[in-house]
Amino acid sequence: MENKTQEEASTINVSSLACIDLANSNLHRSAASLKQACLDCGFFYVTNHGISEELKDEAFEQSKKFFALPLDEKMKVLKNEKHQGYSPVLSQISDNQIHGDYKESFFIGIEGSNDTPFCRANIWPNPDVLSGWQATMEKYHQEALRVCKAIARVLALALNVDGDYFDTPEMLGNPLTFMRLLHYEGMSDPSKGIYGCGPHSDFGMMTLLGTDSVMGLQICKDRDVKPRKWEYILSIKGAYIVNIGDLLERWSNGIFKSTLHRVLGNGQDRYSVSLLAKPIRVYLHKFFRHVHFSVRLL
Ligand SMILES: O=C(O)CCC(=O)C(=O)O
Ligand SMILES: [Fe+2]
Repeated sequence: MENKTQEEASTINVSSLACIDLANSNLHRSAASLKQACLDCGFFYVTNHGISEELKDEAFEQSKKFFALPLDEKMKVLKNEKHQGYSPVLSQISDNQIHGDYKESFFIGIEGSNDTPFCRANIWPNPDVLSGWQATMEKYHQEALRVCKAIARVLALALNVDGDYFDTPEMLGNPLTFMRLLHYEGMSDPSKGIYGCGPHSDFGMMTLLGTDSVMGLQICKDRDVKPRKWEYILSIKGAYIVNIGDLLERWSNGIFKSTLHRVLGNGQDRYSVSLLAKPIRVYLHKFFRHVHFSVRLL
């Protein structure tokens, strides 16, 4: 649990992040900005990603419709042992937290056979209750993954490896993905350990995050400085927020940052949709052989 300091109570700090334009033809300039963002905090915006506002709005509308259903209807799609499906408020708790998160979520994984770790048929709400829901989410998932792969091409250049390095089936060609619809509610109080989402870093390679305009997401650039200094990340219309996960931090020998972040509820409902992408297995040695040396020279 963290102590609320005077500073935290009275100041709203907003982080200014780099913005990577995915339509920029000067890939090397984009790679240089991305590299700087990854060295600094591992959070950045992407624009010109090709996901239409209509599709994003549709995914958010469908997500709101799901969370607005009566609890007994949502409990019909309660998460399975692979965590696909619905998780109610307070059911998720990060390390070192006393209370669960004041959020409910719906997790859509990658479709696959039951014997593949993490992969099995997804759970979907009843189409008679929410028509078109599955089709919207599948379309959004596909588009969000396409954007992650486009970012990975710039990331490869930032790491001094071939641009298509992450395209192979063992990297992001045939990835594991974790798409989560999130709904936050209530008022957080960090001094009491009450959060929309407790402090954590993401475990994957990268996370593509779409949020509504309600403030809530904060990052802490240096987890070792006490008291911790938190900065809000604002949502920008037309842009997605992207953050680097623990896997990439490990791969880069700690040089690229997987930064601690959390969500504070301010009493308003807040919705977001995230897609975390990672290779199915971790090819640490293979990666190190190519990348370790060039990253150390940064
Ligand atoms: O909803 C947000 O703004 C952040 C969500 C998040 O950090 C996560 O899903 O890992
Ligand atoms: Fe996260």
